[in-house]
Amino acid sequence: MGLLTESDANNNHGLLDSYTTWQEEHPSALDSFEDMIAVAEGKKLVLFLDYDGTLSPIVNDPDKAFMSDAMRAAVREVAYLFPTAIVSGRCIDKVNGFVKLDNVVYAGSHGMDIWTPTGSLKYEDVGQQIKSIDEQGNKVVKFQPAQEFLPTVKEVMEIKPSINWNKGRALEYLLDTFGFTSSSDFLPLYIGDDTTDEDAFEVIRGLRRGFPIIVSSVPRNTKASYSLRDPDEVMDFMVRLAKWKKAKSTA
Ligand SMILES: O=P(O)(O)OC[C@H]1O[C@H](O[C@H]2O[C@H](CO)[C@@H](O)[C@H](O)[C@H]2O)[C@H](O)[C@@H](O)[C@@H]1O
Repeated sequence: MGLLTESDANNNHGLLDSYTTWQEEHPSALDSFEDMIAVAEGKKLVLFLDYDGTLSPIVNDPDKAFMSDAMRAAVREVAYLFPTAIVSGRCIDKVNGFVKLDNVVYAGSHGMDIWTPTGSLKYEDVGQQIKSIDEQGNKVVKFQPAQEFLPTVKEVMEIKPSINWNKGRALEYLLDTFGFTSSSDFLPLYIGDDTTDEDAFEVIRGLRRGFPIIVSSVPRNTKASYSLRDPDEVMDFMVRLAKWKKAKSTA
C-alpha cells in the first residue's frame, strides 16, 4: 500500500467537507431516524426499494449483483412488517430471480412491469390488469402500462425517454391500488441510488408526505430529502425500522 501524500490528504479532506456540506441539505436517514419515526407514529409506512446500488452493491457484471444474506433477511423482515415494493430498472424476471421473496411487490423495467399478489389489490378489473401465475406458482396481477415497450432482448433504458411512464408513476399506481391514496395516514418511504429514482422522489415531494432517501457516497443533485451512503447503511436503516415496528406491536 502506498503512503498518503499531502495532496491526497487534502483531496480526502475536500471530499469529506463537500459530503458534510451536502448532508446539511440531505441529512443521513440513520442520524435522522428518531425524527423520522416521530413523524411516522400512527401512520402506515409503505416501502419502495430500488435494487441495484441500493439492496445490492454495484458490480461490473450485472449478473453478479446479488444481495448479501444479511440484506435478504432485512428485506424479508421489513416486507412482513410493511407493504413493500421493489422498483427496479431491470426486467422483472431478473429482479424476481435476484430477490426471490414472496411477499414483496415487484415493479421491474423502471416500473413498467408490475406484478402484485392478487390479495393486495384494491381492484382487479381495470383494463390493463391481467391475472396470471408467477414462477413460484403464486397468483399475481400484472400491470404493464407500456407493454409495447417492454424489452424482449435489449434493456428498456434505451427506449425509456419515449414513454410517459417511470418509477414515480409506478409509485403512484402502487399507492393507489393498495388503497392508500384515499387515506390520510400513509407515508411512502423510497430508497434508491439511480437517476431514474428521482422521478419517485419528485412524486413523494409533490405528495408532501413521506421520505425520499438517496443512496450515495458522494454529493449529488437530488430531489431526495435524506441520504444513506451505501447498501450497508440501507440495511442498517431497514433493521432499525423493523426493530421499531416490532417494539411498537409488542408494546
Ligand atoms: O433501478 P435499478 O435497480 O437501480 O437498476 C438500474 C440498472 O441497474 C443495473 O445496472 C447497474 O448495476 C449493475 C450491477 O451492479 C452495474 O454493472 C451497472 O453498471 C449499473 O448501471 C442493471 O443492469 C440495469 O439494467 C438497470 O437499468
